[in-house]
Amino acid sequence: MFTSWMHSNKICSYGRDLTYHQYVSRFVYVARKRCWQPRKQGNTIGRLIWVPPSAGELFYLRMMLSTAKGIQLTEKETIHLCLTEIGNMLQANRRSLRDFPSMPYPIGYAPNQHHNKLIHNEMAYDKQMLVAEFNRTYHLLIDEQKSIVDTIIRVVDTQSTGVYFLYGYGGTGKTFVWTTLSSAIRSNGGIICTVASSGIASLLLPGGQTAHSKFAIPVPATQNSTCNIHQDSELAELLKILPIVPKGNRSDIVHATINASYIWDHCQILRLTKNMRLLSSAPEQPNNQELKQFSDWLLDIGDSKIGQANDEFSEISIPDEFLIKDYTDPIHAIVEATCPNLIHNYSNTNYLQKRVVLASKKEIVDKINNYVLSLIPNDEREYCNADSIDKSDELLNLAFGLLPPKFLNSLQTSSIPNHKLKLKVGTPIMLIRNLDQAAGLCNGTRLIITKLGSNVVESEVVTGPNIGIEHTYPE
Ligand SMILES: Nc1ncnc2c1ncn2[C@@H]1O[C@H](COP(=O)(O)OP(=O)(O)OP(=O)(O)O)[C@@H](O)[C@H]1O
Repeated sequence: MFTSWMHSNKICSYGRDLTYHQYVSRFVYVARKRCWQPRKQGNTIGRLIWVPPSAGELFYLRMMLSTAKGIQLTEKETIHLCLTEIGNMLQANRRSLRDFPSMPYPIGYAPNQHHNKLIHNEMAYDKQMLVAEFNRTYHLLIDEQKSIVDTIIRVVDTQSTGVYFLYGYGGTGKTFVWTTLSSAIRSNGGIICTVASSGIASLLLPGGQTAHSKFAIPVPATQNSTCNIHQDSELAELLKILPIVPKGNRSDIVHATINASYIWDHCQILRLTKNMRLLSSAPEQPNNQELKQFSDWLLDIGDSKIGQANDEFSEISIPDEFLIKDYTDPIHAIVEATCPNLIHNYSNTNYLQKRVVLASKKEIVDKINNYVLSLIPNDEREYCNADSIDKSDELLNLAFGLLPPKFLNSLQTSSIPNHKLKLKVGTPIMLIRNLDQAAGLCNGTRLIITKLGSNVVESEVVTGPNIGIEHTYPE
């Protein structure tokens, strides 16, 4: 009964169509109001306490289910469904109900033979789609990429062991190789953990996560930090192939890491050398020699081969074709050169995906943002962040009184957003928190604002593989 409800895509409620996700958020909102009290620490849910729903809430939930889908559930089944939905929300933040001892576990929750949702998810990829993806990418591989993919697939197929490090400059096709390998291994029912160091980079990998989230690495990590993986958790079960040092001290653990291991001597470095990004972005480019020169020039800058380093600074001559020489207002000139005809394209996702202005200081970024905002014709709304101290915070002490909100609101630093945020419908924005990586909402995800409410900003994702409508809720 649960399964059919969970997999339906569209549900009708109160005379109007709701998508599955709209329905679930409504449902979970009601459930959450009473059933859980998450205390947020950054993006992680620190505490989750189970308070059984009241008879009135249960009645309301059951009525919603019956109106929406004609599903009649008992009170017990409704609670289990509610717990399942909370579990799904936690899953989006890479947590599980098992991480919170006070939370009951829904019966019928693990609909798979492993009774572990993480393992189930890792093996639940659409294999037919992966085979098609593998066939597509494998045939595109150039020789050096193919030999790497073949080497690793051979090791996996023969169940032998190997440690490899894939090395290549930007654009040489590392991600392309990982994508091909992932589809090959997952389509055969294997598990492959794809991780990257940042949320936005993890979006490029199929099923990718940040290393911090996958391995529960504390943020910030200190020299004494250990991965926060509990012995009997679902995550431990997923990763149990990794070496465990029972009751090990710091040096035992350091000696168990891969580069302290004898295995490290057998680590093979696989190299990619051809810049596929340049080749694939300008296939019509007749002069390959020119492309090669540009690619070599970029590599030489990266390798510090150009410019004489002097007190950590070096001077690089930038070819004239990349410079804006004729201008009066530099901000206007750089915006015009990067985003020509912005006024007609500011909400065009294809147009925005290919353009970005970078600056080394936040002050300049603010100037550019204000200028771009002034070009967008829609009405402006101003949002202010919360400027009072959370009194429940244990850090509260007299010193806080010395910092008046007016002063705090005037601070502009790279680690916290400005006190006032001006927005218009159609403004391109960038998320600076990892809200929900599974849905592509990461630090660095670019979006376009589609609606401005009093407490809610609705926006559409521009970057990342999951382009679609999302809602962001300011805290
Ligand atoms: N064999 C190939 N055939 C067609 N396109 C390819 C091939 N290899 C790579 N590409 C394309 O070239 C571009 C760069 O590849 P990719 O992103 O995998 O490089 P990368 O080494 O991971 O880059 P970076 O280090 O900057 O992340 C991508 O658009 C990718 O789709």
